[in-house]
Amino acid sequence: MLRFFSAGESHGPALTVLLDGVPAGLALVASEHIDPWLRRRQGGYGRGRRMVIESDCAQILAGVRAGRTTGAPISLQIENRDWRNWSEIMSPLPGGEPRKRALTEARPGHADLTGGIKYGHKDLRDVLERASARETASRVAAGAIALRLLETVGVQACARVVALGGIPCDGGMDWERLSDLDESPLRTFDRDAEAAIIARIDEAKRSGDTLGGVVEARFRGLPVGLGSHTQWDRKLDGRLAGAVMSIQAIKAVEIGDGWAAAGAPGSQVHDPIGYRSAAEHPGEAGYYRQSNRAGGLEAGMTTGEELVVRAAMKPIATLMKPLPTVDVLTHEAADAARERSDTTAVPAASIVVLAMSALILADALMEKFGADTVREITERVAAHRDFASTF
Ligand SMILES: Cc1cc2nc3c(=O)[nH]c(=O)nc-3n(C[C@H](O)[C@H](O)[C@H](O)COP(=O)(O)O)c2cc1C
Ligand SMILES: C=C(O[C@@H]1CC(C(=O)O)=C[C@@H](OP(=O)(O)O)[C@H]1O)C(=O)O
Repeated sequence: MLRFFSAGESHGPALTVLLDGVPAGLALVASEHIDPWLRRRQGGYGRGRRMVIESDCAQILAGVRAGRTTGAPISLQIENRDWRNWSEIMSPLPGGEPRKRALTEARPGHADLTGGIKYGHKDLRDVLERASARETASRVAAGAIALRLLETVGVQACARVVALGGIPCDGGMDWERLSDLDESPLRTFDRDAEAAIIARIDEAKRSGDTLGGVVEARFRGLPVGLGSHTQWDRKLDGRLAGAVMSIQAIKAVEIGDGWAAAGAPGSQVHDPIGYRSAAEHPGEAGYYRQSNRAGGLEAGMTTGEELVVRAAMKPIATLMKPLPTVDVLTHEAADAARERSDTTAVPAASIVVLAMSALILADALMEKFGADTVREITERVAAHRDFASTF
């Protein structure tokens, strides 16, 4: 079982990540396999000035020696460079009253008010510091290790934006052009839509507003039968949806045709099944779906087709033209607090959705093929691919 935990405040000294259950023998070098994903998460047009301060990289503190995992828990640390500007405000030592940078005008759409009532904090900073999506750097670091494990059994992954600020930018999937996504300021294949979206982001920023969008995580090469139909909590669609919905500002998750399938007849939704014989299709033998409207999952199990997870991100909660709220000290009407903030973070969210999906998939991989070493897992996956293709 793959287990992931993290700790760390947005403006504290660092984020701490624990990932338990990674098999031994996985080649893992932080600068090669983790940091590029952290860089991608920092990118995207419309992010705020915090991303100029940070330059995220993971320091491996445990679980890896000489470039390979040992099978022991992996511990990582990601420094918050901004902490230098906050060390007094974020100090764990007693004192510091009256508090500097206390936040009492709860922002609608953020964790401030509900978290304040729940945990009894009148300085809502005690809530927002952990609610902040700074935490998603931890998810991406852990997810990068999951991606590395998936990659060793022949799984490829892609994270992209398919709509932003109400403007579609799907542009079609193209596995041959993955590197183009890193070149695009919006992580989209649809370069034609970019100018209109950038203009919309600029306009939102000018008017003190924010934007959301739709992102997609996609995996190809997954073995058939990860997850299980036999118990509700083993179904992979549910596990993926839960993990993706847990990401800050994600408000809906869709597998395959999802919402559109609800309005179409069954004949136009379900994917006809075909079979390629080894004689006619050497190297490609086995069952396949003639379309993939199910997005790679049936009954909570991978079908072997591409897994397609889409997620809707709401607009950023902190508005520079603030919404009405109430000050929790005075109960008087107030403008919501204005914190340094992103105008949009949809491209970054695509990386987080990919990371969370990868963690769930790697867990499901371990469940089916679980072993102490990567060598055993790759052997078992290869044997299962043979079995599935001749079944
Ligand atoms: C990558 C990323 C960056 C974000 N940046 C901000 C931000 O700068 N300002 C903000 O108010 N919310 C931001 N959010 C969203 C809030 O963290 C989120 O809305 C808040 O924690 C409340 O959770 P909820 O929206 O899931 O209800 C960001 C989310 C993500 C995924
Ligand atoms: C720090 C990150 O995102 C932050 C997420 C966030 C929020 O409220 O969620 C608010 C902003 O924090 P700050 O006020 O420090 O600029 C974002 O920058 C990050 O993604 O690494």
